[in-house]
Amino acid sequence: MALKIHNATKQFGHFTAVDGLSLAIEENDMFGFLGSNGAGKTTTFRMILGLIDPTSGSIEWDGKPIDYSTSSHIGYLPEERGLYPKMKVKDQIVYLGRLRGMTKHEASVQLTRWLDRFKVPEYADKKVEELSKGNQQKIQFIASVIHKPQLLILDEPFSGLDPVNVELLKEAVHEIKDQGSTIVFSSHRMEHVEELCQNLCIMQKGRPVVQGGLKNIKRDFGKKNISIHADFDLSGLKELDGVLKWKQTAEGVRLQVDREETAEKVLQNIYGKGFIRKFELEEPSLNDIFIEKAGASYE
Ligand SMILES: Nc1ncnc2c1ncn2[C@@H]1O[C@H](COP(=O)(O)OP(=O)(O)OP(=O)(O)O)[C@@H](O)[C@H]1O
Repeated sequence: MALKIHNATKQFGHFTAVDGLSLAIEENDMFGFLGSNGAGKTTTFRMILGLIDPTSGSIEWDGKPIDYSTSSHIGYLPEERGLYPKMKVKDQIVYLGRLRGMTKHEASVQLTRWLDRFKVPEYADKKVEELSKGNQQKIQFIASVIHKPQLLILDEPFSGLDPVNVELLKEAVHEIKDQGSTIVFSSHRMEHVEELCQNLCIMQKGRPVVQGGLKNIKRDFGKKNISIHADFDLSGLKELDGVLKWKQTAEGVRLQVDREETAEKVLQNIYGKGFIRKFELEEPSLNDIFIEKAGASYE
């Protein structure tokens, strides 16, 4: 069951938030939907969910337009978290599960499983407002997956979580994928996207500026990084043809070069000048690509 977006545009008055977006997300993919602030990610998610209509274009899930009758197959973790603060976790999740077609018993069993999984079984009887922001986020995540959705949309799922909880959530997302769901998520943390996604799209001002498989995107970018640790001055490399960026690091320098062959020139240039502890040619990071294509850094 694939998600297909055909030439979707969303205008708010005269402002175009999403501009002719076409995307095909295959069944069981873990797809990264990236872009700088205001690029149109949440607007796209809201269109996918049928919360707002595209001004033009269409969105299909499993070959059909998405409407509320199919929404029980969809899970959504919104960027603006929306749990009822005064309600107990148990009551809230069971209520949301029932809205999505589960029995009370099924929803309770799933809630217990998830709370155990997140190592917080005692939260069932707590009010949401009694939990920290990060722990509320775990509950919100449970709310979005309790009914085992076929399509799961996660808007910034890792924001506000400590590294231990980020790992717990990543494992949970993997498990949901392994059970067959299709997952689309946005994140400003490029390293999470690199770790989790095979396919992605980078949006800028409502338009996709990069899309495809992560490996191909890196290969097509062309530029490479070189990490050098050495005991002598490497500042002369700034002037070498083909060296695009030069950055001092704790143990040496990191260069961005225009292509692989330039790495050879760099090595020839420093060979014999002193002790080289490390010389490594690296793929560009997704952050490098993001900065160049979307014009901003999240590091
Ligand atoms: N209901 C609305 N009315 C008017 N403008 C809107 C509305 N919703 C979104 N926008 C505008 O559309 C643009 C895209 O917003 P959107 O929330 O989709 O961005 P985003 O990529 O999710 O950004 P962020 O990373 O900051 O969450 C923004 O300029 C935003 O101000």
